[in-house]
Amino acid sequence: MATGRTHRPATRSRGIPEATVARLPLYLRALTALSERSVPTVSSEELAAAAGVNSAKLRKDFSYLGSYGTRGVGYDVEYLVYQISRELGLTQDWPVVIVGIGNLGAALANYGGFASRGFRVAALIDADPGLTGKPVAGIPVQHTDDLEKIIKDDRVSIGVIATPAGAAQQVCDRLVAAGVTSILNFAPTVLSVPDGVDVRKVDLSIELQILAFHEQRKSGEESAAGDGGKAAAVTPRDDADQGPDGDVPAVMPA
Ligand SMILES: NC(=O)c1ccc[n+]([C@@H]2O[C@H](COP(=O)([O-])OP(=O)(O)OC[C@H]3O[C@@H](n4cnc5c(N)ncnc54)[C@H](O)[C@@H]3O)[C@@H](O)[C@H]2O)c1
Repeated sequence: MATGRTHRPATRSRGIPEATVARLPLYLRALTALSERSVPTVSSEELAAAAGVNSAKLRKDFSYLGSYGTRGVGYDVEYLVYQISRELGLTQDWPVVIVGIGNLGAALANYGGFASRGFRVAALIDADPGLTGKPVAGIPVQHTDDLEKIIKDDRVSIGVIATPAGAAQQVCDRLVAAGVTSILNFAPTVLSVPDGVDVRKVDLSIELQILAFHEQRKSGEESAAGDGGKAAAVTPRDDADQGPDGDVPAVMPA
């Protein structure tokens, strides 16, 4: 297995920058909420506020999609939902396997938000023979012995890893060898993948640590304000490390 992870260029095919791609799901979430309320059109300012993004950035992002809205009317909500879904590849069904059906894997399997966004949980896989055949979210858990067959039969290209950290690389290698080309990793470890494989990492404890850092800074500012501001040594946040909406993203490139 080659080491190092896939390095995506800052610009994807068809000239859409990676940062814009990362904001598209935020727009889609806001637009879907408007669509559910049967709102026909939305201004860039309203949508930007709903998505938590700056409106100039939003207009620039939509220009990559060829969507400019109508002056005085705004953007057509349904059409934008379609356009963004198409751009994100959500107009097709994506079978997903979850490997490691413990506390987290079972919670993910039970999460209804996958199906409504075009992700079908094709299989749940675990190494514990005691779990084999037991239904989780109505899907019987399958043993890791069958991992390769499941991936091939279901043509799965997206794998979710929710195993302990020590097992994650080996699970990743097997998923990739079987044909998976995108991995969402919840295990607290860095995965090595060959070129052509995308890895995204979710780590809630890192998010909490970042919040703790800001909390600590806030209390430092308060005590500095108490002593006339002399003790404050506040560094400005580095924009280069910020996520799609200006905050550090909860889902990070691995
Ligand atoms: N990213 C986050 O925010 C976040 C949050 C919670 C937990 N986690 C991580 O998610 C992982 C799972 O946590 P959990 O609480 O569900 O643990 P858990 O112990 O409840 O479940 C782990 C499951 O993985 C299975 N497993 C072990 N080795 C395997 C292998 N080689 N192949 C397939 N399955 C295997 C076990 O049988 C078990 O069912 C851990 O790595 C944990 O640190 C991450």
